[in-house]
Amino acid sequence: MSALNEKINPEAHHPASNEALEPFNGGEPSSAAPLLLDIRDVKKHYGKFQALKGVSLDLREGEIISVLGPSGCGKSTLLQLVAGLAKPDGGEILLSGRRIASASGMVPPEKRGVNMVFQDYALWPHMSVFDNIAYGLKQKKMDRAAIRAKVEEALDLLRLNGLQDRLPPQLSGGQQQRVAIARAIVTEPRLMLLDEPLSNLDMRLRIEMRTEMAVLFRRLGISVFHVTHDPEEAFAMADRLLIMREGAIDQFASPKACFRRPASREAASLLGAINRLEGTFESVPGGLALRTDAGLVPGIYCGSGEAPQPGERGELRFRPEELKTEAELAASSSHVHSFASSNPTAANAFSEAASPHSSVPAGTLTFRIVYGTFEGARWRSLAETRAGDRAYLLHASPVTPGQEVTLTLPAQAALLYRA
Ligand SMILES: Nc1ncnc2c1ncn2[C@@H]1O[C@H](COP(=O)(O)OP(=O)(O)OP(=O)(O)O)[C@@H](O)[C@H]1O
Repeated sequence: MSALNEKINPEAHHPASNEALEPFNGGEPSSAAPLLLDIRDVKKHYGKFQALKGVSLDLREGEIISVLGPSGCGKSTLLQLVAGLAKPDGGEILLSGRRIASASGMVPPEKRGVNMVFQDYALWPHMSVFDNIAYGLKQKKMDRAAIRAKVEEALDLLRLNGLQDRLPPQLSGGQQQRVAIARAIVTEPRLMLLDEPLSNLDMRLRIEMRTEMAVLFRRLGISVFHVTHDPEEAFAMADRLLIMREGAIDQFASPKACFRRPASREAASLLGAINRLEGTFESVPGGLALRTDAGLVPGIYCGSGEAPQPGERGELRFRPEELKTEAELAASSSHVHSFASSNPTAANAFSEAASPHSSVPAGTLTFRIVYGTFEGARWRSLAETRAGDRAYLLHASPVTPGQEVTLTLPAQAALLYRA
């Protein structure tokens, strides 16, 4: 049995086959797994511009870390430093304890045991699917029979059987993406780097492929460092999320922790809390609230440092999906919002988050509808407060412009920050 096959045979390593699909220690990093990648205070300048301002993180064997952040925050730069495509000008990068990059030296990319899947797949257009996948094995001077066996196994694993003689331009985007993954896993790298691997696919394929990749990597026990700008892709894949902003780490924690308590206003907005209302902090029984134009909203302080004092200016961030009518609240005893119910990570995050805050009452917010659109299963509106601050809302029933709506926001979904 080959190494790849041995890894995916659940009975070989796992008493129950579905254990092989379990996330890395249920979404929390396991300090028991050996350290694979150790990035220490890494800095990178392009001319005078500092793209990375001292980034430190660790990745353990078998772990999937997704790097998430807005365009230009330094995600690809970080990946390129790990791949060996660029050199840091400060700090160091260690792989399995061996220094592979620092300002004073670099191990060349092909000697790192790291493979990368690029956004545009970077397949050789003149080579067949078989030869594309076999390329890395030929470089390793493996004998022909062993190469054939390994490539056939990878074709099987990635559901590419029958396509081995085609050239990449004769494949769909999804098939090309699978060839790129097959080519990357066939040499059994110590670490797999993925740079926006799904961004060229349409929405349906993206949803399918992110789940397929997560299942495949976990079954094979492959360690993955994955860059994306799509939070849903990161949630679907990651054991831990690394949220970056302006060349630095904003938050590094499990997807649940990041979703539940984004560490900054920017992280909140990146993770779907697109609505923003300013106000003044007040104390309420059991916690802290923000007095906004739309109403008094008890919530959770998610920023850094001590909780703000009453009278300080603050900002509320919330997801449109989390607002409920009285009737919806009554119908849902757990008060878990609709986005969470369609997203297991979010559902777990909120059911866990609900208990410590259940004594804090939900806030009530009043808006006037400006414009409403039908979205199939629900209606979305642009609405404003009396003072004209705008927010996006979701509704189970139709709304009309000019209509006043009063909605409640559970305290655990009201994310509070200093202004
Ligand atoms: N070769 C380069 N020369 C000069 N500036 C660069 C170079 N490569 C990247 N940058 C700048 O460094 C910053 C970080 O770039 P990087 O590509 O790492 O961002 P990113 O988070 O991956 O963005 P995106 O999601 O748009 O790909 C950006 O401001 C970018 O313009």
